Amino acid sequence: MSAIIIDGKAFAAGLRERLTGAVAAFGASVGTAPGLAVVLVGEDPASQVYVRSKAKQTVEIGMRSIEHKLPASVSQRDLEDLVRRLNADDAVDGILVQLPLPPGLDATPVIALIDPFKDVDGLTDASAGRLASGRAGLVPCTPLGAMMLINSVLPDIAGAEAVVVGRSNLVGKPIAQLLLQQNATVTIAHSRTRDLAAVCRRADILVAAVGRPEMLGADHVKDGAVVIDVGINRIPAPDLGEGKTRLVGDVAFDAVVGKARAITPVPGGVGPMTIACLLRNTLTAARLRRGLADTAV
Ligand SMILES: NC(=O)C1=CN([C@@H]2O[C@H](COP(=O)(O)OP(=O)(O)OC[C@H]3O[C@@H](n4cnc5c(N)ncnc54)[C@H](OP(=O)(O)O)[C@@H]3O)[C@@H](O)[C@H]2O)C=CC1
Ligand SMILES: Nc1nc(=O)c2c([nH]1)NC[C@@H]1CN(c3ccc(C(=O)N[C@@H](CCC(=O)O)C(=O)O)cc3)C=[N+]21
Ligand SMILES: [Mg+2]
Repeated sequence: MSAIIIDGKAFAAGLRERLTGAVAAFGASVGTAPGLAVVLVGEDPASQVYVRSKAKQTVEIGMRSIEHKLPASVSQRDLEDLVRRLNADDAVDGILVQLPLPPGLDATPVIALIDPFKDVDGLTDASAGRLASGRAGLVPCTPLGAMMLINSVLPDIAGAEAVVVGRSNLVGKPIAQLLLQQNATVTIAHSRTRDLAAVCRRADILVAAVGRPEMLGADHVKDGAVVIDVGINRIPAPDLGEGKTRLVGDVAFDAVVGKARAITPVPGGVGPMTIACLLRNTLTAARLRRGLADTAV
């Protein structure tokens, strides 16, 4: 059996294309384009790359990008003051504080300050609570993107066995909530799970969100499973030359591709969906704040 390789990059491009039309329609009726504010603290190179890519895609689909770059030496108080100003700024529809913050800064109180109506990362307690109680709200981007890819091969997952490896507030827990909302039977595995391979082998849908390069292999995958690899791990690649690196997921792709019914690659799987869903959430936030219904794209 040869697996479907789920093309997240193409799916994300299609989503951005549909968003472009919806953003233009929003601008025509409201008189201004949705605005996304991204706060980057410090000089972490990976974070700089993500933030640049977010800003570029924001502008490409016709939205406004507002970038705030602060030095790693910024005080907790000044960072929190910036979030307060962005909350109060009518030109800002979405606020994203790039994580992780540099050592010495505490992300929890910063996120807690974000106006839930502008919480395009879906990270506030209000957003998490709404998701857990099945009420409409802003859903974290990576989980939203992962679900879109699952539904692209499995439109109806009612009754399916889903196993999510990882229980972070950013990824694992909200993916589990979304799977449950669609009536899957959901197991959440983590570092204290006994016999992880046996648990994973039950899965019709296996989601890896661990942060350990290629940790899940053929032993963890049932024949015909749909495998969603959220992991983004940069590892040394001496075969490409001295000091070179490559991106790999949490799944050993080559070992699993022969067993799975469908699988997301890394790169080109869930990653591109994360940014596309951030843009979607920004449009949603701009609409919700004005009492308009969520967009259908
Ligand atoms: N594609 C994208 O857009 C995004 C990708 N990512 C990637 O997803 C991955 C996960 O990110 P995130 O959730 O933030 O990571 P965290 O480090 O916050 O969480 C990792 C989870 O994996 C669990 N875990 C760690 N080791 C094991 C193990 N040996 N066996 C079973 N479970 C284990 C941990 O368990 P415990 O709770 O018990 O410690 C924890 O719940 C990373 O590779 C990250 O880079 C993240 C965000 C966006
Ligand atoms: N507040 C906050 N929200 C986030 O959503 C958030 C964050 N902080 N901090 C970091 C993580 C990570 N993350 C990714 C986004 C896009 C790709 C992505 O586009 N990846 C490409 C490859 C990119 C490359 O080549 O480096 C791919 O998988 O194909 C990956 C990872 C968002 N995160
Ligand atoms: Mg990916």
